[in-house]
Amino acid sequence: MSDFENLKKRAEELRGELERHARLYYEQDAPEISDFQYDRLMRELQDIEKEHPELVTPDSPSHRVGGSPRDGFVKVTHAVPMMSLDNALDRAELAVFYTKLCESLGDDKVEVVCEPKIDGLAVSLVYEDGLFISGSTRGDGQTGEDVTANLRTIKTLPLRLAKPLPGRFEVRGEVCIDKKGFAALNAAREERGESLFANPRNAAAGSLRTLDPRETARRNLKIYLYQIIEPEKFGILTQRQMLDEIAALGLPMQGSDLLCSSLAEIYSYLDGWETKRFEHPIDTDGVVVKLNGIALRGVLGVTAKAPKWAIAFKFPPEEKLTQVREIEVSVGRTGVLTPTAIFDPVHLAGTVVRRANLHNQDEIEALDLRVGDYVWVHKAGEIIPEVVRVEHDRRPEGTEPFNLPDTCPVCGSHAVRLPGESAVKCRNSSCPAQVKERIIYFASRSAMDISGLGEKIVDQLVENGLIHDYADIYDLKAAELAALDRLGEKSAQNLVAAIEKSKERPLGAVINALGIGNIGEKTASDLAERYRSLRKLEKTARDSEPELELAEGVGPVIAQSLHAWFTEPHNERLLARLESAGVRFESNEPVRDRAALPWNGLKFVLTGELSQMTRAEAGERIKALGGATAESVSKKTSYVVVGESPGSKYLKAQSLGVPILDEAAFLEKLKEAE
Ligand SMILES: NC(=O)c1ccc[n+]([C@@H]2O[C@H](COP(=O)([O-])OP(=O)(O)OC[C@H]3O[C@@H](n4cnc5c(N)ncnc54)[C@H](O)[C@@H]3O)[C@@H](O)[C@H]2O)c1
Ligand SMILES: [Zn+2]
Repeated sequence: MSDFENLKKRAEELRGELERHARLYYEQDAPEISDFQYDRLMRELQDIEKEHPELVTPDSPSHRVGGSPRDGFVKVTHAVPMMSLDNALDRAELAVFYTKLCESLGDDKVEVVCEPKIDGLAVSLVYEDGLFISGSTRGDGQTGEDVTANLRTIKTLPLRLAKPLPGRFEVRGEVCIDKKGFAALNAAREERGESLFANPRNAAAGSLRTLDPRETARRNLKIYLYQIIEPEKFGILTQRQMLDEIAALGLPMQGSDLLCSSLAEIYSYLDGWETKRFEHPIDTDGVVVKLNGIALRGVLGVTAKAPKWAIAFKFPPEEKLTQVREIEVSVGRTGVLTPTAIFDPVHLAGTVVRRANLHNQDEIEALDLRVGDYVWVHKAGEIIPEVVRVEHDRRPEGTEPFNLPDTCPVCGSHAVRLPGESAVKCRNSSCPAQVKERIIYFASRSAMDISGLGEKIVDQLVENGLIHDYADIYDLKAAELAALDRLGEKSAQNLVAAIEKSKERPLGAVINALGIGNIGEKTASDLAERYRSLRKLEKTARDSEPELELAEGVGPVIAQSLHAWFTEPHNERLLARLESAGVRFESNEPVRDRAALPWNGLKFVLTGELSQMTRAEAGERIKALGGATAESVSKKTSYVVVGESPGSKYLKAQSLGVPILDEAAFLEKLKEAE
């Protein structure tokens, strides 16, 4: 093949790869490669296209912004396109940009504003007569997603501007999650066995682009504005004035920007920010350099995807090479065995790092990591240490593949990995490693609601040997409690009263308090409603997993988790003691008159994508009518609802002769019943 043909082939390959990664990143918020790797691939394509303009295709990723809007959102056409920014991957590229800027404008001291580049996702807000009326994501630059309801849940987003502003006003900026929020969100997701966000940008994007604004509200997102559309209308002449005006309107602004008029000043800003960014509460992935004069921007114009008057300087990724000395296994509140790599200390993003969470066995296998290996580590979102990859060529002799133990390193009970779960767990609810956390959870508001039994008191009770598990709580005496630090006689009596009162908690709260894996507040209350008796639930869970699987809201994972918990002998003893203490084991809630609901007794299985609603919404509506949904098709299934590109359930339904409804027929049936 000629050189030219080789290049042509490479360009095609690069486009394919870049498109795949762009979809993962923009549409699914789940990238597979780092931004740095992505930027390198993009630069390679741009270089080929620059050398050989005849190889440019109109749909090349180098000429496009972002990704397509997600289904389920109303689409919004932007009045002014939302563009991307060109990148400078090092200082030399930045120098080229600034020099060109000076040449084009015939001025060797062109003023630019340097701003931190927030690693979030771009949004545009529209205010009408000073009131927030709508907001959208960038999407592909022309068309974005209407996320007004989700944006309204962001606490720092003003619904009314600080000063009156008649007519339409559009302002743009970045929605993000701060480093603390990112770490907390991922920790909670890990606890629930959900997939982790790769970085704060993906976490923010995933949180803003959900169809449930209540979910967005829980994520504690932040917003910072940096651009007013049609600034001339407001008499704004420079970027600096624009930022002042944003602040004056009461809109959150990032700050930390600096007006510069030479390359040396820009570099010194970069120097300063390269260390300051580690203490900054929000993850930044670079510095944006923008021409200050707004009228001059028109002189320079735009390319297909970015303005020519601004550039994003990207920080190089901080990765360090080190050697793994040990893989430590710890046990968390829910009994999850978590492996942690311990390596020789390295400096990363402003701190010394010696350990990184390896999450689970699958992660270790995906990395192919062994004790003794040399590994590259970095901090995701500048905060969470991670092993990025292993230098397999440097693997020392005599290393062995690592496997998580099959017994709990703390209590010696069996540690089991259930099918469909990523975690190996100790299932013993009186496991000492879990005991404090389990007791705190048991006493928490959504469980037994024992006010006064907080972390500090639980610490003392466990450390003084007064309790060993949560059933011991019911044997506590006021005199024992009064002897603890910080607890007077009065509070001790109050605590005993709160413990007594907790025995009356509803059955759902009791089930939640047990701390069974995968069973949270909602599932526990569903189980209580269905079984109405803890002993009945226990019996079902022990005898027959398949039957549970068919119960409302109980999928196979939950069924297996219940089975594993109720068959652990330690837990049998805990239950017996709770029962004899007088904790509620039978439901006292009135039975809902299910028989009167139109779909009582009907079982639905949903497969494929529906266009009018999500599957979860369809499930809710089925339930509201008294029906149930199940994961798998059996002879007991009443209907299989088939959406776009259905799975094997469709074939199964056909072979079993279960009635099949397409979306239109299902909607019709819903309408009749509702
Ligand atoms: N890892 C992957 O697989 C993957 C895939 C696709 C894209 N990416 C990443 O996304 C980048 C491309 O995304 P992009 O088009 O959003 O470009 P970008 O993130 O490089 O820069 C443009 C964006 O910067 C944001 N921004 C933050 N602070 C700003 C400020 N102060 N002023 C102006 N804008 C500011 C805006 O949202 C703007 O749209 C790539 O460089 C790559 O790093 C990664
Ligand atoms: Zn244990």
